[in-house]
Amino acid sequence: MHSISFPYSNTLNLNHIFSPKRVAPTRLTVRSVYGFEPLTRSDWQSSCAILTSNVASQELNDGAAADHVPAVNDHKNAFTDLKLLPNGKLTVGEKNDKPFQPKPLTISDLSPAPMHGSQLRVAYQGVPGAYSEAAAGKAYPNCEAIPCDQFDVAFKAVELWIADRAVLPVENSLGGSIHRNYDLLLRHRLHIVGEVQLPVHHCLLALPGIRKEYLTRVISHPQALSQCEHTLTKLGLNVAREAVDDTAGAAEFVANNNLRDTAAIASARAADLYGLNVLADGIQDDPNNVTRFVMLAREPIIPRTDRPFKTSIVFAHDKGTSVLFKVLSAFAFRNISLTKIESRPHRNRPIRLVDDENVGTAKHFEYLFYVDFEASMADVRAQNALSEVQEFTSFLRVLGSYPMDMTPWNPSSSIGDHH
Ligand SMILES: O=C(O)C(=O)C[C@]1(C(=O)O)C=C[C@@H](O)C=C1
Repeated sequence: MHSISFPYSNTLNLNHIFSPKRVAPTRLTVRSVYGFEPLTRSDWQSSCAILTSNVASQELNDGAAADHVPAVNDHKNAFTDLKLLPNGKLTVGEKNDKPFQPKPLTISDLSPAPMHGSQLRVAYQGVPGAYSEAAAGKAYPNCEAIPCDQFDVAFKAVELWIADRAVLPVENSLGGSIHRNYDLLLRHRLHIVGEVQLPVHHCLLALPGIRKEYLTRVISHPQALSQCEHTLTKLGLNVAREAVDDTAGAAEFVANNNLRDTAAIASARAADLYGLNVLADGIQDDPNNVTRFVMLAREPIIPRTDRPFKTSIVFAHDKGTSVLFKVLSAFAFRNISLTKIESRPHRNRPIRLVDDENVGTAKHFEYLFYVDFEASMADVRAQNALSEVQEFTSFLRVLGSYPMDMTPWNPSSSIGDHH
């Protein structure tokens, strides 16, 4: 499967964020956004908000790990080059423009619950009609959704105050984890402040007058292709399947290029927006197809105990035996349920070599583990569990403690639904 690239007209992209007008573009420097020094035990007794901001400031000052993870630290330059239009769209300023000033925090920045959604600027990846746009609308009703061409542009848009929040997919019930966003959560300093689950109802879209028999190709986001894999085969569409950046972008591409041999998998809203016909409706392999998105902000929220909360952490384990078992038992012994565990390659230390004189050198792969558990950081059980986890880990970071999405399950309420 290969990727088709095509220009987005109204989406934020890296060129918008980092001035393309410089004659010799300065390359961004590499800087660590996370350290490997665990905090002291007493720090873990305080709230998630305090914890996470401690970590952030420690990381900011931690030059020692500077070559660990590439991230943007050229914010000052970016600020002076940016100009924000009133509609929230980004444009590139001239050198002598007034420098872009970050806004001071307001109370709504600290309380990112949906009721504060009015005209919040929310970055998402894709173009209008993408499921991520719908997720942004579900998370923050009445928000101004800002399309971005890549996930890391959405992260940067929030970091640079171009957007107030980002809403990004992390996992799908059929396709599994969206690994890129797990990796980006570590490279950036944003906090998870909420989650939203969106039933995803896919349609097969083509130009008006086109029938299934004419098709030689189906294009969509790789997750959408994998969510519809079996249904496409059942429909007799054993044609080329090609990945593009997002579902609605695929629909726009078919429409803009008048492609008579190509269909897109996208939402019914994308069909309306880009003037395509729905050839088949509900083509996801499971009717209960759902994608989980996280809401990201510059500041964490204050964790509470008066409603169900989830906490997301990431850790790297130290040497020793049964470390993962010990870490996970810290939650089990306190009756804290884990809802998700994900491992990703530890890019800064991908391999551990263990020499054995007689046999040779064993190579172990090193991992970062992402765990979600059902407790608030305001809950003493979670604080104690993390104190214990810290003893077995070389690195631990709380990505966020946030209200669980408790909306009643109703798959047919998806924005992708054609009816
Ligand atoms: O392409 C889109 O419409 C998206 O919003 C992205 C995305 C994803 O990354 O998983 C979101 C929901 C669906 O699972 C399919 C694609």
